Amino acid sequence: MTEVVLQTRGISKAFGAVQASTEISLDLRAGEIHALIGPNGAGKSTLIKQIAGNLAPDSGTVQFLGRDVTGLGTVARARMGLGRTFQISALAMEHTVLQNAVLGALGARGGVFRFFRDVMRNRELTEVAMQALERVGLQDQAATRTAELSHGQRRQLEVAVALTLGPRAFLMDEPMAGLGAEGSKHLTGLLDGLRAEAPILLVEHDMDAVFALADRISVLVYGRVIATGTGPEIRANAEVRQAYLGAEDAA
Ligand SMILES: Nc1ncnc2c1ncn2[C@@H]1O[C@H](COP(=O)(O)OP(=O)(O)OP(=O)(O)O)[C@@H](O)[C@H]1O
Repeated sequence: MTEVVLQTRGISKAFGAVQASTEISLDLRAGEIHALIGPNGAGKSTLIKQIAGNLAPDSGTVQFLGRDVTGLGTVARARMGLGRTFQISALAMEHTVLQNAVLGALGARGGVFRFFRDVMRNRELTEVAMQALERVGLQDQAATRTAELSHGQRRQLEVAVALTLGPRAFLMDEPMAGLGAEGSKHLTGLLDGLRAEAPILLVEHDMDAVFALADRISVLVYGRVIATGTGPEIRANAEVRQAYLGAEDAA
C-alpha cells in the first residue's frame, strides 16, 4: 500500500455562520501531487492553515508522518518537515536571495545567533541554502537583492526556502498566481521533479498546471470535498462539472 504522509480526518471549521470546512478527510501519499481546487471562498486556504497549524480545527485531526499533530503549532510542524509556500510572499525583499534561503535554513533548525552576519558565516546553514538555490535554479542570483527578482524567480525562491527544511511534505498555496505562461511552465517543471522527494498538497487556480501535474485532485465546494480522483475522473465527474468546471468552461 502507498505510504500516507499527511492526512486530515473529519476536519471542520466555522467562522460564525460560515462553515468553511465540513468533515474534510483527505490524504497525501508519498510521491504524489495532490491538487485542491474549488471556487473562490470554497475553503482551500482555511484547510491549508489547519494543516499547517495556523488555525485550530473545531473538530477533526491532522496526522503527519503517522503522528497526531493537531495540537502542535506551525513551527513544530515545520521542524517535523512540513514545508510551505504562501499565497502572499513571505520573503524579506531587502535581503539577498542567499540571505532569505539561509534564514529559512535557520528557522528550520533553530540555533542561537546574536548577529545576522554570524548566521551568514555559518557553513552548515549556507551550504544547505546554496543547495536549495541550486535545486530551483537560482544559484547565479544568490547575491541579488530579492526585490530585484522577477515574480517567477520569487516563487522559485519560496520553493528554495521551503526546501531548506529537508521537507517530508509540501503545502503550496497558489504558487502559479501572477506568473505568465513562461513562469508557470518553469515552475510546473520544478514541482514535477519535487514530488519524488516530498509529496505536494497544491492549492492552485491555474487549471492547466493542475491537470498537467496532479496525480489526484480533490474538489472543494462550500467547505466540502465533493470528489477526489485522477484528472480524467475529475473531468468526467458530473457533480464537479456542474459545481465548478462547467462554470469555468462557460466563462
Ligand atoms: N478569518 C476568517 N474570519 C471569517 N471568515 C473567514 C476567515 N477566513 C476565511 N473565512 C471565510 O471562510 C470561507 C472560506 O475561505 P477561504 O479563504 O478558505 O477560501 P478559498 O477557497 O481559499 O478562497 P480563494 O480561492 O479565494 O483563496 C469564506 O467564506 C471566507 O470568507
